[in-house]
Amino acid sequence: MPTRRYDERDVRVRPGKGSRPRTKQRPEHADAEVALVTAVDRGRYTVLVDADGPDERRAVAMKARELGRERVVPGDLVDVVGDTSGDDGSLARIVRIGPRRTVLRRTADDTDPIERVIVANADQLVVVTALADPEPRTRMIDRCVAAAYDARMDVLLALTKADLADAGWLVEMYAPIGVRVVVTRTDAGGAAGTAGTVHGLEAVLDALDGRTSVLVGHSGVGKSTLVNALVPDAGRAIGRVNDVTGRGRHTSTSAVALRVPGTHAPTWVIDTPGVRSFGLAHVDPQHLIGAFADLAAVSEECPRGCTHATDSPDCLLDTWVADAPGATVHDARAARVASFRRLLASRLGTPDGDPRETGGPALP
Ligand SMILES: Nc1nc2c(ncn2[C@@H]2O[C@H](COP(=O)(O)OP(=O)(O)OP(=O)(O)O)[C@@H](O)[C@H]2O)c(=O)[nH]1
Ligand SMILES: [Zn+2]
Repeated sequence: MPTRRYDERDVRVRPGKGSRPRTKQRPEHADAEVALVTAVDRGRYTVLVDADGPDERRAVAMKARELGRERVVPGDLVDVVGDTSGDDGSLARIVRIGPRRTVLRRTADDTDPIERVIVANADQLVVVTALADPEPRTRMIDRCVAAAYDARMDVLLALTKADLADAGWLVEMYAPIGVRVVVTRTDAGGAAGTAGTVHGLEAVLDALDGRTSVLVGHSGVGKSTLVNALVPDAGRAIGRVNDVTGRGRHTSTSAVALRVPGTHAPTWVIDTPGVRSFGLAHVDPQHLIGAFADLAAVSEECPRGCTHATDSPDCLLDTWVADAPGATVHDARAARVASFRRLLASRLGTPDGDPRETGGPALP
């Protein structure tokens, strides 16, 4: 994993809404309970009150008027009041959004000025990619890595369908930038989406254990197969949400948090059916290099305004590679700089990729 350097932008992001001056409502809500938001659908929030605690219960909540237009997203820890029993027909009220450790944002495309928070408090972005059928798209993976690193999240590359093609070249491509890779395959001829037939699941569980991970992936890559294997009752958990909202699974495009059983510490995956790629308009190239501690240190003495891109004059990243002691270090440094510049290019819109991947569908 790259050692991340935190800068003033993290400071702005991390305290989230909790850093605002407390309002006068606070004493009124002294009895509030903390709940984890697991799903959001048309103004109704599914929350888990006392999540992972002895009194855990699922409840439905609405946003209190005092929160105004502030978005509440899956992964948020919120304060709820009112009827938090979770009984049929009960409705709680969300009165506060807790401080957010991380914020995964997305813009609809690279020119979209509106950025939306899609998930809060996740530690890791899991990019699910098939090794074949459909072919891997490294540009899409790069965009996900850029979005995750900007959010100060780790990246796990989950390569599926290893029965169809080799994973080696992708492991080589992503290892230099601190991306952990796991490889899975189902039994040839196994029934589609059948839980328990996924090989390599232990490594996936190990990488998820104790963390909150957001899963993204294009249609057909085997994401549902993976989620169903990790969370055997995923369908039921999602069904519960829809009983409440009356909305069918196929039309649901918002993220859903699911608890993963069989791990050592509380483990969550947040599935994002509607998010297949990331617009990166909100990603600041100078912030992106902060995810690469070694490169960030080298670049501190770069000429003013240096973008550190491939063609930047006198960029010290080039000097660092050229001055490497010996061929092995040289190659390692060159690979790392090249990988960073690839991510940077995905942000700067360097036209070397598939235009269909610049954005993805608009969020609801
Ligand atoms: N050969 C092979 N096929 C797989 C593997 N994993 C999943 N599949 C198949 O790939 C197809 C797509 O899998 P899904 O899990 O539905 O993919 P998804 O990413 O959820 O796709 P959407 O449902 O369209 O979002 C199904 O026919 C699966 O049976 C694998 O490891 N090897
Ligand atoms: Zn530079």
